Amino acid sequence: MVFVSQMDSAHDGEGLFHKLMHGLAPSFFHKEGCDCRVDLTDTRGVSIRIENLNKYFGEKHVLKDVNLAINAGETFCIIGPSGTGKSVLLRHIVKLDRPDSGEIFIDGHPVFVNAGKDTPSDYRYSMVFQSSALFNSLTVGENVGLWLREKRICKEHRIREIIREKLAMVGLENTEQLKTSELSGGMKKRVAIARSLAMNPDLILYDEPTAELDPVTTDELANTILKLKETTKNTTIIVTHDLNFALYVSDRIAMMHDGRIVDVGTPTEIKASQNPIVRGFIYTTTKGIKGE
Ligand SMILES: Nc1ncnc2c1ncn2[C@@H]1O[C@H](COP(=O)(O)OP(=O)(O)OP(=O)(O)O)[C@@H](O)[C@H]1O
Repeated sequence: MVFVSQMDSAHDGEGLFHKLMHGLAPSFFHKEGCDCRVDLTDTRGVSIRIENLNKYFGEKHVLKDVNLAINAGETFCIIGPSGTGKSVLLRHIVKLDRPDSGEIFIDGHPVFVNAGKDTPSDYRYSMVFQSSALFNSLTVGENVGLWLREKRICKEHRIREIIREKLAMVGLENTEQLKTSELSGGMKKRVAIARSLAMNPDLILYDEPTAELDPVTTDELANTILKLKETTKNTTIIVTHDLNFALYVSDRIAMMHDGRIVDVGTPTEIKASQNPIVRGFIYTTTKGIKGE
């Protein structure tokens, strides 16, 4: 299993970044004489099945018997008010947290209780945390190529190609030389996505991608994620409390409330949901659905 992480916010700092960036499984290296030591062309979406997941922090029961299935290649949003356990659930999917009971299966293989006996086959996953948290001392291109260079995944000419390719995928052509510190919040977010795409992850996770973005930049980001759906085969999970964003980019949405999944459906189904918690979320938290 390979975790290509975006550095978390400043309080997590370099320690977490390096911890997460060094998870490359030995079996992942292959083929002498290639431009890359890792086959970056074999991206696939992975399926995820969460069964009866429970998590306590002290006395606090944060995840309550969570059951959820996410299909390979799906763009799946988890929505809900603050403090309902969305981020904690995301952290379990990437094994940053361990459940008190329950299991998560990746492509049918358990990742916790029976891991080791029947571990998931190698797959790459990447998380874009709430803060874009780029290295301000580096250029845009250096940020995107950081992991590939640090792990010496590819030869330098291939790394440069990948940087150009990934920046183009997020609509940032010819920005390699820009100083990261001079970018707008929306551009930083897109550089963070390009960096997470550098390893062609099979699974990409976003934690509150629209936080701190204005409505116009949020729309741009939504279009970037939609465009990526056409060009990548990976599975995408997005945690957000921005309902309109979720309705726009998702194949399916799960509504989380008080540690439980209370509804799952396509955007059309969620809009029409009669679940009182979903209806309450639509009409109070977000002041209605955009354009309606
Ligand atoms: N490491 C931790 N230790 C103790 N409590 C925690 C920890 N992480 C999360 N919690 C608690 O778990 C609950 C769920 O937190 P979580 O961050 O998942 O909420 P969320 O739905 O993502 O909210 P938000 O939208 O505000 O990010 C909160 O009450 C939070 O305080």
